Amino acid sequence: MPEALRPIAPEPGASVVPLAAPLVEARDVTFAVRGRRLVDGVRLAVRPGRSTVVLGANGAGKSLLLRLLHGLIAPTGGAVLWRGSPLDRAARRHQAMVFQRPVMLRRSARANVAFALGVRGIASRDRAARVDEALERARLTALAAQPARLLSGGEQQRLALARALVTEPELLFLDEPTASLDPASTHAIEGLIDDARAAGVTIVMVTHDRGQAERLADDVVFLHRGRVAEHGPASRVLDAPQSEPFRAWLDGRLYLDPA
Ligand SMILES: Nc1ncnc2c1ncn2[C@@H]1O[C@H](COP(=O)(O)OP(=O)(O)OP(=O)(O)O)[C@@H](O)[C@H]1O
Repeated sequence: MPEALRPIAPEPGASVVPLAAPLVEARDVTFAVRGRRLVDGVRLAVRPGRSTVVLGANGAGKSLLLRLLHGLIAPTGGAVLWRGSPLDRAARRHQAMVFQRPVMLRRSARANVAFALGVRGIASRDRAARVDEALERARLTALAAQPARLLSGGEQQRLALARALVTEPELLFLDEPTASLDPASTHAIEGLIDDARAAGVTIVMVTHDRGQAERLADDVVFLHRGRVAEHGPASRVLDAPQSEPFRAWLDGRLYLDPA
């Protein structure tokens, strides 16, 4: 068995409470460009039903990590596993991703959602009811016939979530889904994320918003220069940060690495 796929042995003295097997796992994942390690030896296990929020300064590698975990880019070192096996195209069908700036097709809101089901091979006769339900949940029924690109930023982001959730993913990646939205739109998006969590969808989300992490996270990961500086239950990690970069980030202070 290749080293990267070997199960991680528990550390001596570690808790032996059985945990659910990870849904997605980063095994020493590195992404280097021209010798620069933008993501550097990340070890991370995301367990089913948990909501993990990834925090970190600009350029820390958060978006890259999400793209690596979702298989949009391939690691230059280490491996990403899905249910213990290398992530492949079939596994990615159980996942969905929503970006900060959603890309809408030049079609109606309804057709954008239906398209996601078409890509998954769902027959057209089986799409309508699922599309209606997804639009209803996102409170977009009244806008279903509108060209998606004419919707407001907040409406487009709700549509992007509807388009992701209609495929019934087990794991949903969210890359700063509320970054450019006002409080009302942010509240609506968080409501949809919360509903997905309640329905058992595993969430991995990047945000810059501490309040959002407090509201939505079971677990928090803090990335610093491509490395995991902290990882643990949100309540513990946010209340008692152990690393200086994370303390500085939480306090809104500038952190400069010692030379
Ligand atoms: N394909 C690439 N080739 C080279 N450098 C890249 C590539 N993608 C990202 N980077 C660089 O890697 C670093 C991490 O990028 P990333 O987008 O993951 O940061 P981030 O933590 O999401 O930042 P932000 O909070 O500003 O969105 C940045 O310095 C970025 O310029």
